[in-house]
Amino acid sequence: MITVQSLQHTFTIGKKGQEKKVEVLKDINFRIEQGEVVAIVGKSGSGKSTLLQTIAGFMKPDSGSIIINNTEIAGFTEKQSTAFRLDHFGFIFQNFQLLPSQTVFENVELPLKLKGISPAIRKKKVSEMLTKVELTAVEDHYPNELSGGQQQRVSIARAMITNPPIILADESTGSLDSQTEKEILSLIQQLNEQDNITFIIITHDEEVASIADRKFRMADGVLVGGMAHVI
Ligand SMILES: Nc1ncnc2c1ncn2[C@@H]1O[C@H](COP(=O)(O)OP(=O)(O)OP(=O)(O)O)[C@@H](O)[C@H]1O
Repeated sequence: MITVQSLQHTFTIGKKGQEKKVEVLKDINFRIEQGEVVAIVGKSGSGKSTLLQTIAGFMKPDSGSIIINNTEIAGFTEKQSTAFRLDHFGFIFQNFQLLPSQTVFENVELPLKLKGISPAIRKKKVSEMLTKVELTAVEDHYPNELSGGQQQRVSIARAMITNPPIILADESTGSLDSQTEKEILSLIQQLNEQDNITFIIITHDEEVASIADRKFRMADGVLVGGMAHVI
């Protein structure tokens, strides 16, 4: 479960002497239950990515509370955030962010290496995951030898390989054609149903938002409209 309370963050932008303060997160409150799929929508610059970055611990909010499975993470050090992230989050990005010099197998294996899992267990887990996302036939290929949809499936497999309870996705289907987007969305739904993984998906795309259990809309630093989630 994710509980966010009174989350605030302000950026200072512009040249020295002419700085401007932008209140990107003004007072964000919500609760997300395990296994929910939540879409975050809102205009460009409304603070969606900032919200996701603070939930993931990449960015420290100015104030407020972020509790994930009973752990308060808002005050974590960088080291604590990194360790927590590895156990709790998987990430899916628009441009996939695969390592070009590593094969499909190696890209998916990477988070397990970072966690210090033994080679034998890594091999078993990666093989099972590649079967799940239907990539076994291309496991020795490099990312530039794959289609966009295949690359996205690799990034989903890499996000899922450590069995994180939460997956954060930022415009994860934004660069795919509509047929491939449909396939990726159905894969996300399948993984959500099978493994009860929580998905938080930032999107501009109504089709993506339509697979969500709930839709959060960011505007002027707060969440508005259509949410029975405010605590
Ligand atoms: N590191 C930063 N330093 C200063 N300002 C920032 C920084 N990151 C984001 N901002 C500003 O904060 C605001 C919100 O940015 P954010 O990326 O969270 O919006 P977004 O809703 O995700 O936008 P998009 O849909 O275009 O990705 C913008 O005005 C942006 O210029």
